[in-house]
Amino acid sequence: MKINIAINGPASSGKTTIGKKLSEKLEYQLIDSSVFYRYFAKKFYLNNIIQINEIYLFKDEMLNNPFYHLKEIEHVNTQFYQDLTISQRASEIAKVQEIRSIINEIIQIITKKKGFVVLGRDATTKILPDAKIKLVLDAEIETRVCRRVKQILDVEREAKIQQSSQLNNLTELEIIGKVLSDILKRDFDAYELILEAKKVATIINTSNLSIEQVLAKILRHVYWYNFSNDNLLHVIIFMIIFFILIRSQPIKLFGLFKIE
Ligand SMILES: Nc1ncnc2c1ncn2[C@@H]1O[C@H](COP(=O)(O)OP(=O)(O)O)[C@@H](O)[C@H]1O
Ligand SMILES: Nc1ccn([C@H]2C[C@H](O)[C@@H](COP(=O)(O)OP(=O)(O)O)O2)c(=O)n1
Repeated sequence: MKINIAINGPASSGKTTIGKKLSEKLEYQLIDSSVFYRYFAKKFYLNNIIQINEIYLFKDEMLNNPFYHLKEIEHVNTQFYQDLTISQRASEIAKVQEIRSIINEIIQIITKKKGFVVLGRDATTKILPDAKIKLVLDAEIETRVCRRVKQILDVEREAKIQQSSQLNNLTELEIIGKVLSDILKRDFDAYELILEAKKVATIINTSNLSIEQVLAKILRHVYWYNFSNDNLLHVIIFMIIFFILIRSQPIKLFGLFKIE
């Protein structure tokens, strides 16, 4: 039986990486709520004004054809992932409660059918408080900074080969400084949401775990949930029959003990 899985966590704790692998393994659909914020920042933030009416129209359209729009949103995000202006606008948009509610409602409606992995700062608390599995991925700030720096340097190495480098004159130390201040700012913005999430979800500290180990841990949660859920009825029926039998006639079990 398919369920929904909600994953929170601070920046660079591994949500996107683990979310992708988990959804592929379980053949679930992945929804990352942050892509909505960036998409809205790209499409509905014109001349420094958030086009709220357009957002409502988009919501109706999206609910008519959710999977088409999810693909479009992901496509736009892949194009503008590195765009700093879009990121800044996304974090402004994320402060508007009305927009947060719209995004949460869209995701809640789409995920009613189950079989989704949902990522985001309020995935376990506001978006899917009833998800059968709720997780917070966490890691110390040093670990998260190292991961993000490594990620940027890997992308940069690739870009240099294609001569499209964006960080031409930055030293490694400057990159570390930028990443650290970005992560501190994100931690500050998400502080309350992550704190709330930690109260309702299972926390997995990924600092000393590889990506494969984190994935294996989560899969154990999912298999155990499915096992206990699928077999609970069988165990109850077995116990009832067992007690009826031992009450109605004396039986000897494997010669180990006798009940009369
Ligand atoms: N457990 C882990 N061990 C090592 N590196 C990791 C781990 N989890 C994620 N990463 C790496 O950290 C970086 C940031 O992960 P990402 O999934 O983008 O985080 P988030 O979505 O939470 O911001 C990526 O380069 C990813 O490969
Ligand atoms: N559930 C969510 C998801 C994203 N956001 C905001 C936070 C960021 O400004 C943008 C972009 O998300 P991004 O994945 O880059 O942010 P974090 O990894 O959560 O720091 O969206 C949010 O406020 N709530």
